[in-house]
Amino acid sequence: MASNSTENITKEKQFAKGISATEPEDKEEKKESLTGGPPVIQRSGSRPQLDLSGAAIHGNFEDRYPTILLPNQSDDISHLALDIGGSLIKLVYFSRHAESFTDDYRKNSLRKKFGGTNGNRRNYPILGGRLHFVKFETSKLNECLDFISSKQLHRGGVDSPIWRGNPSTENIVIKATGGGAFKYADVFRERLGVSLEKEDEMGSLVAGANFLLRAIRHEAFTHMDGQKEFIQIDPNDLFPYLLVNIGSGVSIIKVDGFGKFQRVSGTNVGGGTYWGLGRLLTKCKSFDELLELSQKGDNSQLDMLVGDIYGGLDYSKIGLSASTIASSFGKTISENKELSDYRPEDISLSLLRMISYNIGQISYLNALRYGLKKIFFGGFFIRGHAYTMDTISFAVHFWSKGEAQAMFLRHEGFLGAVGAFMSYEKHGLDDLRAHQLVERFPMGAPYVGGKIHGPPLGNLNEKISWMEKFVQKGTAITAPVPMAPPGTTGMGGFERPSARGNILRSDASAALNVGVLHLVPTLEVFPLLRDPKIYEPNTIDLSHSELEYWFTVLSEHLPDLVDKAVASEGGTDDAKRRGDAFARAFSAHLARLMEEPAAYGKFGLADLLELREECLREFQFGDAYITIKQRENEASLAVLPDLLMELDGMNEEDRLLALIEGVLAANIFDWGSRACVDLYHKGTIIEIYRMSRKKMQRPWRVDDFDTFNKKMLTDKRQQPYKRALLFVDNSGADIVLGMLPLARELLRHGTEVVLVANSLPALNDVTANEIPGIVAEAAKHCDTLRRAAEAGGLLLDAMAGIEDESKASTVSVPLMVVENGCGSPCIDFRQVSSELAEAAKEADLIILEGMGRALHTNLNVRFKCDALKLAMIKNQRLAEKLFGGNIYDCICRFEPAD
Ligand SMILES: Nc1ncnc2c1ncn2[C@@H]1O[C@H](COP(=O)(O)OP(=O)(O)O)[C@@H](O)[C@H]1O
Ligand SMILES: CC(C)(COP(=O)(O)O)[C@@H](O)C(=O)NCCC(=O)O
Ligand SMILES: [Mn+2]
Repeated sequence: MASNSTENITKEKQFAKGISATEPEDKEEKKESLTGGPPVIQRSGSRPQLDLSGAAIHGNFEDRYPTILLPNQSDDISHLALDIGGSLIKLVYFSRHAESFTDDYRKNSLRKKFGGTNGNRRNYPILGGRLHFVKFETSKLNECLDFISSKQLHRGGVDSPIWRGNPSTENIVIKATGGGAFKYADVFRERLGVSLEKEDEMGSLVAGANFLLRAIRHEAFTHMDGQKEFIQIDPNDLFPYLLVNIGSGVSIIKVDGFGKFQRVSGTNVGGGTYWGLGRLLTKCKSFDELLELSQKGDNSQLDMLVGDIYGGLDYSKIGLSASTIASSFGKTISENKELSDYRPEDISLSLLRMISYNIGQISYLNALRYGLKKIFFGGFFIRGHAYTMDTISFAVHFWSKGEAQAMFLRHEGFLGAVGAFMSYEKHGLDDLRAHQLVERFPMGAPYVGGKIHGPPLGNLNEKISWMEKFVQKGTAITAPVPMAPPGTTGMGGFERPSARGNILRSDASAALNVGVLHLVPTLEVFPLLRDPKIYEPNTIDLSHSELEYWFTVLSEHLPDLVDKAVASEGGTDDAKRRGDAFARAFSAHLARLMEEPAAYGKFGLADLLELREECLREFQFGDAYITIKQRENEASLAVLPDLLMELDGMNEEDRLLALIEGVLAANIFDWGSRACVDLYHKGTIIEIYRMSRKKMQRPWRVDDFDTFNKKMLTDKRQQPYKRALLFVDNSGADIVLGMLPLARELLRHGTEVVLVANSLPALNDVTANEIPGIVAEAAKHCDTLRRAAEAGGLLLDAMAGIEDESKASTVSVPLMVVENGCGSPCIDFRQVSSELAEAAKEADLIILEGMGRALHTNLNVRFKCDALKLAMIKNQRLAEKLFGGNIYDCICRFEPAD
């Protein structure tokens, strides 16, 4: 490894840092690549398509965040859109990386092999970056202007490569919708020097809803009796639908297609009514306070129920139970009481119930009027509040006798702002598909005790300081969650919400139930999925009993992970601070999910494992296991020649078995498994590897080796496979002693081999840009690997200095490496890199290795070609649950294409 490995680490760290930030401000230095230092390899997924010719550092090279000037970038795309409503201002803004365009040898040679397509069909480029969602109260317009100004959003963001070249705000036009686009146009001109270009409000709501419903997976959900269920919308079967936007007032819009809609109705009894009347009647100081009060309320103190009129009886003849509300607030007329005699809690609940139910009912009548079955509700009145959604759903369900369905949107109040954003034609965002959008949940704003503390957190240091402040105070940090579900009764009646004493969490900026949307235009659906429409990566449904177990596993693993992460960055005070903040942040996410499993949309184990990696990246840990990975690579490479010699002494059939056994045995090196980490205290890497091999006993828990063997060896004259994609897992023994020798065997059979590895580090997984270094070392001991690696463009000058006759011999089938587009121990085949999608086109064998990729995800997924799934199960519970087996059992599942 020697010389190569050092360079790899440097590269790797830079690589990870380059994309580690989840806020635009957190971006890392780019200077080395621009000043001729080692290339910074970027995740291809977020490669922007700016004109970088003539790019140069603008400012001081010593700056931590040097500005980059792009003289030839003429694009004047704005990055901000606004919806200025009667109650709230909604902002959608875009941030992007000004990444370097340096490239590496591996990518260049791949491009030659597979061509340079990335699947974009547009005649103008769309940019990779992030969409953020933020809101302010309209009465606090100044705060909003300060926020825009501090982040320079009107000029494309503080880090924008464009605006620093042209500091004037003249001619900057920002798309805006809502009445405030008219009312406050002058204020924006005076304060920011920008003009607002007005977009029609209804058109924006519809454009936003159409985009979100088609592009975001699990955007829509139902909410009945406290149960949230995500709905998979078929993008080709969306229209017609009824859109009900509950803002200050309510708009009811019939939507028939893109740009085809009609505002068919509305009501002036809306969100403003609840908040306005509630404020007068209860003296609450904020909307959230009013909503929170309702949780402890009992509406029967003010509402006249059927039972009040019928002497406690149901009016069953027309289907009304005694608890049905006959007249909202009706009870107050027969009592000789003053306003002050009523509890604010009860008033708030009666009001909330009255308004929600009324809107649900009017919506249903309009759906009936136009024969529509789907009703989507948006607007910030809903505020992810369980009781509100249940009441609306109940009204729709009750009056339609179950024929119509109320659905809610996760980006509820941002429809108009998203629509206005979409109207910047040059973004081309309306063309984005679900697989090009990745949602992340960074620690975006400081919350504690359910209250927002200050504006969304800007940079890493602010985030860490905030975490520290509350760590010192010993205050529990939990990200915000919607409230507990209410209790409902049948037949049109509602009981008061089950008051579990939960506080209403703050919905500070974006973090109520939406995250930051990463736009990754180069991601694609894996073309070899047999049925992409029904693809579900997660094997186990986390929403039930499994949830608690996995949360415990991950919480218990946290101290060890923090140790490794801090050590990976030299154990400095800065690393310790970040490590601590990482642990707090990840625990806060876990706590939030424990309280509300659907808080981040549909969430499986793969998402949970990825969230952990994202959190590390958020606190700028580029590669927590780098030292371990290196040490294990070196130890394994040292014994590789002996292993290869041993294998070469065997006959073909024994060798194939030994190779598969070797892959399974070496998969024991998994620093994400508690049991394995405990094991590592008991011996050296090589000792553990030997022990693991010795314990291999067939039949394995799932053992399809014989079928695979038959397919490989039956016809000796024929090449069994043309191209195999090997999805590799861990560093060290796993790749060096397991997957590489298997790759070598396939190459000997004339099969082209593509090693598919992570784009970003995750646990001790090997990454795509680490592999060429490893292969180069291995190739020193093996001609097959050397020639194949050279043919695949992995070795820069493999032939140089090699004197044997093989130099002149025939060209080998190639060994290639592609990145998978992921930074997780699992893989979601709906979102893979374009280079993997391209490589897959000619593949007829897939080998998925490891627990993350072959068991937690994809175990039950079928492919269009033959698939071999290989893993050692390093978790007792999983072994029992999936296979009725035990920890360290092995899985060798072969699934022929037909
Ligand atoms: N923090 C908040 N402050 C004020 N109103 C809020 C808040 N959160 C939710 N709401 C509710 O959302 C409504 C505004 O919804 P929104 O969709 O933003 O409409 P608009 O565009 O009319 O401002 C308010 O009338 C109120 O009922
Ligand atoms: C994160 C992992 C999926 C990685 O496994 P791999 O894909 O490397 O085989 C696995 O280590 C895991 O599920 N760990 C948590 C369970 C445990 O500690 O037992
Ligand atoms: Mn792994």
